[in-house]
Amino acid sequence: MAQTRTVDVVIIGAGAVGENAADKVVQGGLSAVLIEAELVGGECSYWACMPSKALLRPGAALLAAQSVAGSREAVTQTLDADAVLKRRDEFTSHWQDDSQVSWVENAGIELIRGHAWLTGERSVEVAGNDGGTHVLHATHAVILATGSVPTAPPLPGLADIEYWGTREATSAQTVPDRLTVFGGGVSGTELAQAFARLGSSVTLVARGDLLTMYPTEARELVKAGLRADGVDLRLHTSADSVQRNAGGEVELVLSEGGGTVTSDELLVSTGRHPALEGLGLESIGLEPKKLTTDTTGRVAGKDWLYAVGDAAGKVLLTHQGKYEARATGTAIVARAAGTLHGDPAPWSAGAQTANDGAVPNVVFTDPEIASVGLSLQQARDGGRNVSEVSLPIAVAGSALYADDYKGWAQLVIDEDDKTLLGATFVGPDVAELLHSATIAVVGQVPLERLWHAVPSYPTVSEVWLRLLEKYGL
Ligand SMILES: Cc1cc2nc3c(=O)[nH]c(=O)nc-3n(C[C@H](O)[C@H](O)[C@H](O)COP(=O)(O)OP(=O)(O)OC[C@H]3O[C@@H](n4cnc5c(N)ncnc54)[C@H](O)[C@@H]3O)c2cc1C
Ligand SMILES: NC(=O)c1ccc[n+]([C@@H]2O[C@H](COP(=O)([O-])OP(=O)(O)OC[C@H]3O[C@@H](n4cnc5c(N)ncnc54)[C@H](O)[C@@H]3O)[C@@H](O)[C@H]2O)c1
Repeated sequence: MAQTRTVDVVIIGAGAVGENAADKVVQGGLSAVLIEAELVGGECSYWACMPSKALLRPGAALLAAQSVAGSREAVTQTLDADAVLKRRDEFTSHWQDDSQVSWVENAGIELIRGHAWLTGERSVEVAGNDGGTHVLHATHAVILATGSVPTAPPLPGLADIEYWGTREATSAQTVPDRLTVFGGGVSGTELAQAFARLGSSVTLVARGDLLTMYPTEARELVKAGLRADGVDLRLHTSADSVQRNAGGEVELVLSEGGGTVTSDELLVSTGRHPALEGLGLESIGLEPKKLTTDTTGRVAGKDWLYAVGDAAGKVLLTHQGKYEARATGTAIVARAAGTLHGDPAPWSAGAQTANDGAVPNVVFTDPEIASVGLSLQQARDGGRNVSEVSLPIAVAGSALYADDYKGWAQLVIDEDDKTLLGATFVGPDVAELLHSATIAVVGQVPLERLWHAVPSYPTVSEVWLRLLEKYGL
């Protein structure tokens, strides 16, 4: 058995979130050991955000050029799939993590490559990738930043065949002629469009509507975008079984006599759950199920254990996980210094306050959906006295942007204090509008003051003015 080494903070998982947590505690003067079983940088860098956006961006750029008379005539070719895949490979650094390892080392963080698990209170064991064993004792904290894993649907036949998860789709080296996507959430919708634009004939099967968490108007615009790309949308459709036939084709048998969808590849994108299995949580009396964490990420009943990012299961988004990591790191440093007792004040640096009602998110389809804060339904369910104002995006900036610009925007307003609770924008490139709304929501800016935030002419941001006018300002 290796000798026990004592460090201030042990972080299990070196995805974007674990890296940020480690950086924050080291900046605060504590020592940190970061443990990673696969690639430093995690899912987002190699199999999720970066490669999926790299697959989507060329198609959006092409459509942008095709949507303006003058440049439209200059577009004489379709997407060059090989060039798109090559560019995607650059964004994933060819699945090599040297640059991220350099960053970790330069940040003063010790990295151990291997698989880690808890063996008791504050104790972590690591089976090193080099065959060695490490036993660590954490003086101040252990942070679980182990990410999430795909949730397989209970589809008869699935376990017996080879199929794509999002990892295989985002790292694909060829474009299948026919692709079936099973699951109508964010991953399925984005990747269906990416592969359709790369030349696949795509069928998307979803048990409900697409992207059910967004307003109907937003969903309809995205569905129209996918259909324009030739995606065959089979919505409100379940499947009874799946198999690969003698020729290797995937046959997905739809329920209620819906027929069989035959394709070359099947992408299953039916959600993810926190990666907590095999982490030794049982050794400290916890189940490897969703953990309950407070505003600093601290696990209920354990004053030394924290979970952040996908592992915490609050919000499965990179930017929000990194925000959690910054808050958690700040709280750990303050607790170690004896300057924080109990919970930090809301909106102070050690609190994850924005998780409650101020989370921004973008669906990178074409058109995009960019949304922050509470939806109308969430606000009502929370007992808030709310109203909404919405309209198609039709301003000078949008008309200039594309000849047939189609977009939609909505504000959700707290009627008691006349502030913004949420906003949704749909349209080409609206992601870049989102931060203005995030600032308004986080800042709880009164609408009367927002009225004085004058949008530049002629930009798509002018939709803010139209929304406030429609509201009655
Ligand atoms: C297809 C797809 C596209 C996405 N696109 C976006 C997007 O555009 N924007 C966005 O904000 N989010 C996006 N997401 C979500 C985003 O990828 C995740 O929220 C993010 O990766 C979570 O980061 P994390 O550090 O918590 O976990 P991860 O990135 O999963 O990192 C966890 C790390 O821990 C390691 N690990 C796990 N267990 C152990 C162990 N026992 N010992 C040692 N190491 C361990 C893993 O190897 C992994 O590297 C996307 C997700 C998918 C699937
Ligand atoms: N642009 C982005 O920020 C981005 C992109 C992709 C993924 N993500 C994140 O990654 C996470 C995972 O994405 P995802 O698309 O896999 O999950 P998701 O939760 O967004 O969607 C899962 C979909 O699968 C369906 N589903 C679940 N179980 C099913 C079953 N048994 N049979 C049929 N359908 C079933 C659900 O109804 C849902 O439509 C998301 O929570 C999201 O936060 C973010």
